[in-house]
Amino acid sequence: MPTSGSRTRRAGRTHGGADTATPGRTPQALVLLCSVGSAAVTVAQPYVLGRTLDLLLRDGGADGAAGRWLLLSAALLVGELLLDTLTSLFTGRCNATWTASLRSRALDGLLRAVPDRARPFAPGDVGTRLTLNAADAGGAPAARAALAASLVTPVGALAALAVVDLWVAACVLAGLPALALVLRAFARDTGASVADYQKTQSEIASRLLEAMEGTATITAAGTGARERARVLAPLDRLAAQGRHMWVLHGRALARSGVLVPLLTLAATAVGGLRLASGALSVGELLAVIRYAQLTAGIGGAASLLGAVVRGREARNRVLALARVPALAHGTRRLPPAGRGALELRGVRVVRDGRQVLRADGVRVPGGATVAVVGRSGSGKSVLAAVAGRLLDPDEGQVLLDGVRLDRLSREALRAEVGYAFERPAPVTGTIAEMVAGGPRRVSPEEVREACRAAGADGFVRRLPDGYDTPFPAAPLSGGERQRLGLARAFAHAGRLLILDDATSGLDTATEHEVDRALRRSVRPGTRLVVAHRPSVAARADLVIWLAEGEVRAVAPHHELWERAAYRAVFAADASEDEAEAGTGVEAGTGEAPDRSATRRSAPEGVRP
Ligand SMILES: Nc1ncnc2c1ncn2[C@@H]1O[C@H](COP(=O)(O)OP(=O)(O)OP(=O)(O)O)[C@@H](O)[C@H]1O
Repeated sequence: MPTSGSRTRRAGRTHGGADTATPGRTPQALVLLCSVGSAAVTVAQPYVLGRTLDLLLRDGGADGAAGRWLLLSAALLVGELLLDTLTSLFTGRCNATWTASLRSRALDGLLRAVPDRARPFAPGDVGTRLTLNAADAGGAPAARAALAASLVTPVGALAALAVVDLWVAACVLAGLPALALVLRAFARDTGASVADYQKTQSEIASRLLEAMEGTATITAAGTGARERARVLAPLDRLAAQGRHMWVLHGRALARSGVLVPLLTLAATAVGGLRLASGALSVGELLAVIRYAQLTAGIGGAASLLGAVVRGREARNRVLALARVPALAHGTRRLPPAGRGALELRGVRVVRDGRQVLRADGVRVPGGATVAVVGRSGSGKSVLAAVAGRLLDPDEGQVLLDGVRLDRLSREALRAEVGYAFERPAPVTGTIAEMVAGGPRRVSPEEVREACRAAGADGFVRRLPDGYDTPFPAAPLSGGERQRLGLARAFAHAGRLLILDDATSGLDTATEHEVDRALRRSVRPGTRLVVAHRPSVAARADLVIWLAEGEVRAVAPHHELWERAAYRAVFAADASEDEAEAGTGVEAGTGEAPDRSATRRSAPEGVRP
């Protein structure tokens, strides 16, 4: 039989790391044990107190028996106090470990997910799920244990009541179905309203985060008041949902609040009659009244039931993040001598029923630099994501040096295929750590070398703490951050390096320098560069030209430049870059630029 320890370890492996291990049943069992112990003591107390009272009334405690029962009463009181303290302690621990474990599982799932599949979860929504919802969900196991234990008191009290006096027990039992109905109705109604409430909380958080990301635009446009109204628009709905939850809660408490005193009153009346008839002693009457109260106390389970229902809904929301589909990896490695030849065979990507990429028979020779160009929304980023397996195509295959990317092991894939994006992730740690972070160990000298290649060394050294400056807090421009993202990609460059809009924030002179350094100082391999400027396309060996999600052509820039539709892709940029389109090629590749082609076919409005 597996122990809880082995279960815990297995769960950890399943989710990919020690952090994601579920805490097992131990914390919950401890809460249950202490709560049940406390409930048992509570049930014993009325009997012991009643007995003590009877002994004191009978002989004033002359034979010492009353004294022993008095001591027992005191011991029960201390025991109850101790068990309640332990229950609180273990509940805190149980909540913390479950919350941490759920958060880790969700975060782990999210970080492993196919980025494209995680996109529907807005950042604010993710934040709410990982904070508020995770805390509610983490509290559910202890609440379930406490709920189970809370049944011990009424059931035990009813049994004790039956032992002391059957008539009073029958009277209390007759009233219990009404209390059970109140609880059932509460559990049924509250589930849906809690789910709605949590969803609206997420919506507000998402809108708030969007507004924070766009503060510059909002300030510039003077739309602060409108934005405030947009963020807070769901607040009325949230308030109504909150009120509805409180109404349900209050209704359950009010109904049980009426039923409990009624039951106690009825039990007291029956007990009084039994005392008058001599069937009960004074001490026993005291005990039955207390037992009747404890049995009717089942109505108090409503708040625990509320916590359990809230926790269940919250858990579903948190674990939805852990269930976002992840990429499955194979076990194959790449041929050691390969130079990064890339091939897209019958590739098709469909989103929301629409084809966003079709690329068949696209071949990029190893070591070549290929620019991916096309109008906005033509599928450049989708192609870049498919080429490095950030997502799998719905149809077709991508091969690197003849090996299908989905057959590669994760390590082989990430060691040999690197990316740089428009905005590098704001990772914690110093600039040196940010650049060094990746699939392989990178020495401080290599970090500086990569930064020099990406044109980042100068401004990093000018920072007060240089390479030891914390990256997220560093006072850097967008282009400087982008260069650090490039440096990171250069430091880990494998046989395929994909730059998706990774130089968009650089001025053209810096872009040329980076391009030159990329050719000279970074490990040689195939480069796939998503480009908006004709100069970048002109420097590349090949261009993949995309239009409306389809590969229109794969050819050198100067050949494509003959076609008006291709030139139109750059119409806006061309006037700025036209001059450098030639010089860039000369400087970057050493190949003669096809300036005649550029002159011959410059688009309307562009000086040849
Ligand atoms: N997960 C997705 N769900 C729905 N549509 C998507 C998804 N991913 C991409 N698309 C759509 O696919 C099309 C191509 O997107 P892509 O980001 O590749 O364009 P792009 O050429 O890189 O554009 P830009 O130059 O503006 O960055 C767009 O219309 C986009 O809305």
